[in-house]
Amino acid sequence: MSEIKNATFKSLGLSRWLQEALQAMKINQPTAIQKACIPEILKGRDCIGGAKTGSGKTVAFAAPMLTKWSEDPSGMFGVVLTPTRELAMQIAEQFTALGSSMNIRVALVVGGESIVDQAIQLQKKPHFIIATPGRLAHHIMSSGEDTIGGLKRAKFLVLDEADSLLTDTFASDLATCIGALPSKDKRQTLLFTATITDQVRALEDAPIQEGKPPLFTYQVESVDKVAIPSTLKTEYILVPEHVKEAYLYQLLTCETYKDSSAIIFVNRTMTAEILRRTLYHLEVRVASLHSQMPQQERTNSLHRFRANVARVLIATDVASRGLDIPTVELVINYDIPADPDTFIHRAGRTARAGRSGDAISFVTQRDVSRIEAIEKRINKKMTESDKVHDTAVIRKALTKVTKAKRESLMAMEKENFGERKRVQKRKELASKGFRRD
Ligand SMILES: Nc1ncnc2c1ncn2[C@@H]1O[C@H](COP(=O)(O)OP(=O)(O)OP(=O)(O)O)[C@@H](O)[C@H]1O
Repeated sequence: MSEIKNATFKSLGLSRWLQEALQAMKINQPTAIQKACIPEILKGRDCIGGAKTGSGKTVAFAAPMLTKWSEDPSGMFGVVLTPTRELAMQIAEQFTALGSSMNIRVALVVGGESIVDQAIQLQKKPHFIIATPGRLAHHIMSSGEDTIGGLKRAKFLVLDEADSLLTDTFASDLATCIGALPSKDKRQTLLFTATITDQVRALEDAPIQEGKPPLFTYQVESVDKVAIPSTLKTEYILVPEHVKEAYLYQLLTCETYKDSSAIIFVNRTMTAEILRRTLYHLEVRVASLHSQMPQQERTNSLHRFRANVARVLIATDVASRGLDIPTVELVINYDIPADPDTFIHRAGRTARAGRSGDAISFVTQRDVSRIEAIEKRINKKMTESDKVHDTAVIRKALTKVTKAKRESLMAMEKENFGERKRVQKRKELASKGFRRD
């Protein structure tokens, strides 16, 4: 037991070159999930790893894979699937950085980017493919598994954010991707997530493969029952629905948070766009990230936010999982998510790797039951924030904020914002037999 407690990356069995690469990234002592999973993955076991947001799950799967790969660094070795494009980009960057001294070849295969460029990358026989399932499935279907980087020789499949990948949304693409890989007994499968769901747990019951060591499961959460990092402060503010924007402006400009890097989560792309424009009029340095933006704009927004050119990012749940931006001090749930697990992922964009951070939720009358469900899930009560409470101050901000919002709405109407989505929706309804009227 104390052996594990005092473990180092060396004693866990990582290659020397990788120990050095980690050290160069200021990653010196393994975290709990890394201590638990790295040796087991090196032994050849499949693994389900559950640990809180920001606890180092990426290194927990990347490091043992890279160690094994470096023993014979030729051809296709591993595929990492993840639900969002930005997260795939981040993981690809990490693999590239860790493996640079070994001339690693990493192909990034995500939606919204050039299919031709990706096909060229894949023909160059990458060692690792980091992908979103939809785009990888597209390449498999259009070129056949042999032409795409020798997938049949892969030794590892990783499902990062496994609970999300195992939902119906990804079922068919995931099946196509997995179908192009070696069978379960001929590859190692690693699943990682901060929120283990029944669908993930169900995989524990799979029969043991002959000639293969049994599945290893590790879940940190079960140790202390609280599903969020201990350094994360969770608060709420009771907000009347019609003045939410004014409260948001007050919170972002209050003494405590006026210089903080913050992510604001909303439930709809329309809300994201209104808030981005409104805050921009109010001279807050703001960027946004949602699925209705072209990929180039999504990438630019994230770059601006990472570089602190924008200090506030307004996002839908495309940004709720995995994104690792250490400077984020504040997460605001402007809208409360319906699924408590989504709250865990959103809030986990702050208080990462032992840092502290605040998650503040805007609660309207309609949200009370959602908040109760979240508190039950995280096993922790939220406290009321004292940052925005003076109604006179809110009233003063209201005139300014209302004017900025009105200008934003007018501009959006002029630009026909959301028209593409409306047309899409109409087509969808028409295909289901609904008539326009
Ligand atoms: N052993 C370590 N010591 C210090 N920092 C670490 C260590 N391992 C990873 N980190 C850093 O911690 C941060 C969070 O790691 P990572 O993104 O892998 O978290 P995660 O568990 O995947 O979170 P999420 O559930 O939100 O995806 C990263 O910046 C990473 O570089």
